[in-house]
Amino acid sequence: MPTVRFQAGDTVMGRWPGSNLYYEVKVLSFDAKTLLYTVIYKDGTELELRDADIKSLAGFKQGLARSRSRSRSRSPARTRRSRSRSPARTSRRSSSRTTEVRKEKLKEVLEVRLTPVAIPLENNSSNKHETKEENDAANKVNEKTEEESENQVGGRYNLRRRKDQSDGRPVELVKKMEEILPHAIPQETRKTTELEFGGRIGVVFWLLFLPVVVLAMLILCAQTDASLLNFSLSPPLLEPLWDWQVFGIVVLWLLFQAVLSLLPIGKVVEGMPLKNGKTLKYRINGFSALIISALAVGGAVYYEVDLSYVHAHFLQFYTSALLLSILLSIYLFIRSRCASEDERAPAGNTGHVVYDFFMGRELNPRIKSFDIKFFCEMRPGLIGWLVINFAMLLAEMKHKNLDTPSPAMLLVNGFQLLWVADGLWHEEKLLTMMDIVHDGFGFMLAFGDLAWVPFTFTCQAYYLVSHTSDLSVFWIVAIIIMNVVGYYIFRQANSQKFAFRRNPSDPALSYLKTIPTATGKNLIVSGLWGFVRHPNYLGDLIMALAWSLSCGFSHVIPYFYLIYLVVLLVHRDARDEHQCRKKYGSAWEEYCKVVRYRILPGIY
Ligand SMILES: NC(=O)C1=CN([C@@H]2O[C@H](COP(=O)(O)OP(=O)(O)OC[C@H]3O[C@@H](n4cnc5c(N)ncnc54)[C@H](OP(=O)(O)O)[C@@H]3O)[C@@H](O)[C@H]2O)C=CC1
Ligand SMILES: CC(C)=CCC[C@@H](C)[C@H]1CC=C2C3=C(CC[C@@]21C)[C@@]1(C)CC[C@H](O)C(C)(C)[C@@H]1CC3
Repeated sequence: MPTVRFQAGDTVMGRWPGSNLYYEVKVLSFDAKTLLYTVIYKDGTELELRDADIKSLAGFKQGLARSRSRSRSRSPARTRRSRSRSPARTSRRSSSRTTEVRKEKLKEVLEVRLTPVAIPLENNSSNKHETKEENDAANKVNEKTEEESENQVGGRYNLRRRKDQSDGRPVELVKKMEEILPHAIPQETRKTTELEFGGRIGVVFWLLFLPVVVLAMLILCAQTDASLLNFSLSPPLLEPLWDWQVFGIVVLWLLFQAVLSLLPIGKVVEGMPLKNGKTLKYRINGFSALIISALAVGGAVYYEVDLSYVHAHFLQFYTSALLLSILLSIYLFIRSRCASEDERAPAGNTGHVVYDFFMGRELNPRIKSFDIKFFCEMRPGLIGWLVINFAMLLAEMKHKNLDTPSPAMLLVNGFQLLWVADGLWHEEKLLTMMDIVHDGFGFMLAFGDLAWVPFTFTCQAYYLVSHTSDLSVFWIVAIIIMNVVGYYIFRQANSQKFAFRRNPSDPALSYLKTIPTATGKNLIVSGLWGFVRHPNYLGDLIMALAWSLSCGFSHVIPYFYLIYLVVLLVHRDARDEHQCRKKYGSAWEEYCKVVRYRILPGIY
């Protein structure tokens, strides 16, 4: 006769299937045949658990206290050893696992992420968890149960439907799963209801407004008096909007970059798991493409190709890029009709043609191994931006009869070269960003990558060709310091988060304080991520300010990029906060309480 340790109505701690996380649950019944307890979580999810996966509240507290005291006396070397043993803690990318193993892993991740909205572990609910020791203690609790969890195989747990539902699925669970891993839910259960960018009317506005804004900005920038009051569409400016030769150059540039991206140099890495559990492979050779492009441009200058041609035909370059981005978007929209459910982006499949055209229906459109979105995001526009900057530098010298470029032009070129080179050096990290993982590839990104980036991000260099910015040595030094500080914050924050997400137990990151979340992931609450909730955005904005300040205060045009970035990052932050609140629930609230400001300390 089995011992029944718990009675119906008892509140106990139940382990969440597939994880080492324990939540407060209520015992509903015990089945003497299967030896399973039916328990209910706070959000109403019912599960059947083994006796070994249930602890009494008192026993759990004692175990926690014991593991805390053990963790204090444990040597760091031992901690490191035991941490690295856990398969869940090894880097996903660094390991060379087979697809089967990866699928298993994904299944496991899904299970862990299906965590209900529950009061997290006791050590998680108090403010004390902000200390490293507490955090370590939580790790020890998890370590203690690792062997047990290794013994758990499928069939031990049984997800049962709630009695009041007829579709056979626990509603809360499906809802939660949708929020955490939207790709994991079959399409018919998930309809995109939240329209972004002002919905169907909004995207019509953006479709027309964005191309016109760039055109207006370029026209304004070319005028000697670039003040808004002086804006005029005089014939000489609008006359040459199209040039076939320029169009040919833009097409050649795209082909050149495409060839570089296909060169068998650089490592091949796997992207994030897709809806179907598979991963796509990406060749990472962006930095090499930058070097080869620089050599090609250097060679062209050496053979006396006049790069100031780019400045003289800047409007035509823009219209060519605009046309190509429109053609690309149409191609993407048409081909997405053949894309399977698995290959579609949630946000761009609403059924509204214009909205879906703008947002993008297909997630990772590919021609064989050539990933069009990844290519467009990182290559032609970004590297093109640097080439345009350099062409503007030469144009400035030519137009102003200078032997050397102005200090302002040098600063702008240098700063932006650093930013782009940094992005290409860390190209692999883009694979985890929402643009690649979540957003479809439609007009917004196609236009953004091919037209917006190269023709608005270059506004400072373009402006400086026909305007002067006299900078004192003091200003130059101050601006350089500002850019260095911004870059440090931007890089540190991004690298720290990336490294932490890849391997949370990395000893090099053990100084970080974290908040555990119900999904099994932790949130960093110290260092830069404890300063504001988006330190990487802050760093980016400080750099953007340094770039604008290099052009003085005479006109608003050099501040165009800064204004864009503020709008984009504030919107992106709101989008991200919304997602994180849904994903992490009370842990995110906790994080927001500890780290009060989003981007600008004391202000926002
Ligand atoms: N110049 C430009 O045009 C643009 C530049 N950028 C730059 O790109 C970079 C990346 O930006 P973006 O992808 O938007 O956002 P982030 O790199 O900031 O990623 C946000 C995600 O980070 C995770 N996260 C948030 N807080 C924490 C925390 N405390 N601890 C651990 N993880 C946390 C969450 O994901 P999870 O928990 O699921 O891992 C969250 O969804 C930024 O530097 C930005 O400035 C971005 C857009 C445009
Ligand atoms: C108005 C409009 C059409 C906006 C489109 C926005 C896109 C241009 C940007 C959205 C996020 C971007 C990022 C980069 C380039 C611009 C876009 C695509 C980025 C790849 C540049 C290189 C950086 O190092 C980065 C990787 C941080 C960055 C990521 C976001």
